[in-house]
Amino acid sequence: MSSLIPVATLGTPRIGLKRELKFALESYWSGKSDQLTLLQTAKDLRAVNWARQKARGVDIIPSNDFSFYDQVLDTSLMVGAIPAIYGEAADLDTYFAMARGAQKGHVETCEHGHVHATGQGVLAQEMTKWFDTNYHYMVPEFNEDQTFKLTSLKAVEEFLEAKALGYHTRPVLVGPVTYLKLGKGVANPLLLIDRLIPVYVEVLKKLSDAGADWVQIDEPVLVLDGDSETTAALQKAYAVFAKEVPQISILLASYFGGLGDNLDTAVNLPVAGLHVDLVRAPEQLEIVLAKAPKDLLLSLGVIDGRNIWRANLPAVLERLKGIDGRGNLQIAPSCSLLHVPIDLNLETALDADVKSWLAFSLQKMDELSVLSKALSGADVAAELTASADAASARAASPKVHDAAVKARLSAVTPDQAQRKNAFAIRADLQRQAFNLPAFPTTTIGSFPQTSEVRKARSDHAKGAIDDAHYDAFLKTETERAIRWQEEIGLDVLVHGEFERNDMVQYFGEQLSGFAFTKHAWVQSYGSRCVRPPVLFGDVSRPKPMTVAWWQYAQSLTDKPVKGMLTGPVTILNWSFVRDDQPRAESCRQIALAIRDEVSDLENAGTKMIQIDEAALREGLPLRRADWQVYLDWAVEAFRLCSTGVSNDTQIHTHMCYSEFNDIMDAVAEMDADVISIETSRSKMELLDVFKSKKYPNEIGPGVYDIHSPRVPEVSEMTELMSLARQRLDDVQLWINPDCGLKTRKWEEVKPALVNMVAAAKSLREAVKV
Ligand SMILES: Nc1nc2c(c(=O)[nH]1)N[C@@H](CNc1ccc(C(=O)N[C@@H](CCC(=O)N[C@@H](CCC(=O)N[C@@H](CCC(=O)O)C(=O)O)C(=O)O)C(=O)O)cc1)CN2
Ligand code: MET
Ligand SMILES: [Zn+2]
Repeated sequence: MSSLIPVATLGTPRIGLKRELKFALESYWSGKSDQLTLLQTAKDLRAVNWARQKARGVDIIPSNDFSFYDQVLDTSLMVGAIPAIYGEAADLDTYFAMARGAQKGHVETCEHGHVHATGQGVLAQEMTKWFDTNYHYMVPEFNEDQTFKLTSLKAVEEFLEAKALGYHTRPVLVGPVTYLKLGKGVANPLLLIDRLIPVYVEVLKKLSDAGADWVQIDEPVLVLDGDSETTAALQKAYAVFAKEVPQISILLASYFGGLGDNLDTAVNLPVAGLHVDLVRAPEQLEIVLAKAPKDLLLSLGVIDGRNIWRANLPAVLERLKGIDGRGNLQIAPSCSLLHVPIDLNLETALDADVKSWLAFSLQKMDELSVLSKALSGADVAAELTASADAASARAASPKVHDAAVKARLSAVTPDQAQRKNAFAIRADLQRQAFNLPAFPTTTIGSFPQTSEVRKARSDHAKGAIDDAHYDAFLKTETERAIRWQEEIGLDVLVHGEFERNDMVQYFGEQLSGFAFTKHAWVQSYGSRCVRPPVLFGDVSRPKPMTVAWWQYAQSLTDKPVKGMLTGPVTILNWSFVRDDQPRAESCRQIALAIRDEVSDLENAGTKMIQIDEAALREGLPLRRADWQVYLDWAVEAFRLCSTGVSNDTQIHTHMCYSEFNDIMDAVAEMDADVISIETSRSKMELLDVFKSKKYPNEIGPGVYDIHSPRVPEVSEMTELMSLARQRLDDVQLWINPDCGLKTRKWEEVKPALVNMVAAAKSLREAVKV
């Protein structure tokens, strides 16, 4: 056995054990606390984070993995890619304006008690999914005359901050090629590489001056299908770094998959180290070992940074046999630990068996320590046995396997995934039945989750208020939402989702086969976090989950109220899922459970049922060769849950952030009667593909960017609708926001939706349909 192999992490969760950063940010944004308080909270969190890693035996600790909002936005500030509308200053408020938009005017209440927004604001930058995760980054925006200059020294400052505390860290940067490839605004952002390289050189030099010897540069584009331009950009950038800053050793990090066709490029770049993901792509170890020059440090990503299962350490060691005698190695999680919760030990209420099968970020560091010791020949027999025992207990547990679920699944027939008639026939029946105006208005489902709503839920969970009180509270909220929607003249109503903590967690809590956590928060974007349910066993639905809420809401009004469900693909993609069976299998199990709910809603009288598939696109594999298999089972799962209804029951679906070009055929095959999508920040560009593919069903392109606190004006929404009308037929179009309104405040939502209804009315007026 070799000498001690160092343990590294590539990045860690930054939100804080108790989400301290979230609360500090939100308090700052709402003007309740000042910038110094926010900066201090952030500094304290970084210190705790470094100390925790040190205590867990991490030898190579990162810095600059912290971010106030997003590491890609940090990079935009670092290189001065700040679009002119945000002004010149690369300060924190500019940063937050880019992240969240800013209302330059103000919101007023008039003498009738109505809320009016005045003044133009600046829009936030576009936000989209980071590779195939539920983490969102801010899309860099470039222009043809784009220049770059060093405008933020955050990386250097955080290195020095760690140094002052006694940690010699390895700073992390988003790589220049990945950064450019994620950007937009010019036809080919990679052409900007020559202008960008000098800024990185400057940063590397400054890091070196500050005392850094290694820098981790993340280039996850290495796991995407390779192309010659990307290869050339990588070769150019890293050659310059090697020449200009030879004193810095670069660890080039690939993650979220195998290097595949980029392998030769990666192992031959003039860098000192290469990180490879051996969880998503264990098979690449052999070839990487064979092809990597002996003096290239290899960082082996052997512990899953994307899921929460405890590793089977003896099995991991078995897979690492090939490294014997190589030297120049490190072991690490497969990717940054940003995507897993922090500490399993906080989960005191979790089923003891399930808990014994899990590892969060800190436990994963422990696992790496044990592996490192085992690899150096130290005696960790007890730890290894415990790990293997947990793995076999999980595999054999009756909590995981349900024969009835497996039997039902194998009895599914193709007609169960097929509507009774084609869309054209259904659409006629539905138009007769609903008699909606042209350009019907609706919302996506949720209304503001106010602090009162959250407090009531938290009080209920603590036992401070009983079931009856909580129920009555939610009913009052729901009734108020229904009344208000009627008052402002929306056509199709929603109950508001006040009873839901999160659209996935809520269902996870009611389905068998899922466990849920109390503190296992993972950052989704900015200050927003989720607690993904843990899918550990075969899934079934013990009883109806949403019917009573729909019934109550519909009892209050004559307008149609949509039934509101989350679809199987989204539940799957936003949960921590089983690694002991294919994802497709888990997805079909969830689909059957949702199918039961759809059927119960229909039997209760629901005529419109929305099944959200917000995460369908993000589940698309990173390699094109794997797309079709995924899309086939994803579409089948959606159809399996949604097609058991009669012709005049209208199935809606909703997708936000979806980049539709790649998945358009699949979206059409889902055959939802109405789809609402996110389009406002991209100025309806998304609709081009709906037009070119002649998408036949109905569509609600979002006209209100719900991720920004700003209130859109009527004219902005009518302009967006006229862009939509250039691409689609009037009969196809609905009017709605981009997504649910749970993250907004009522004082933002109210004027925005009033404006939206006014926009619909003026459109009907103008078009006279
Ligand atoms: N899973 C998921 N992924 C998604 C989305 C989504 O809605 N769900 N939407 C897209 C955008 N991502 C989003 C992610 C999170 C949130 C969001 O609003 N998150 C909330 C938490 C939601 C939640 O689980 N709320 C719980 C817990 C609330 C809470 O913090 N309770 C306090 C106590 C509150 C009190 O006493 O006042 C506590 O537990 O400490 C509830 O309402 O019950 C937040 O970060 O603030 C929105 C969008 C893409 N991915
Ligand atoms: N029905 C859900 C809502 O309105 C859909 C959200 S998609 C992230 O919140
Ligand atoms: Zn959405």
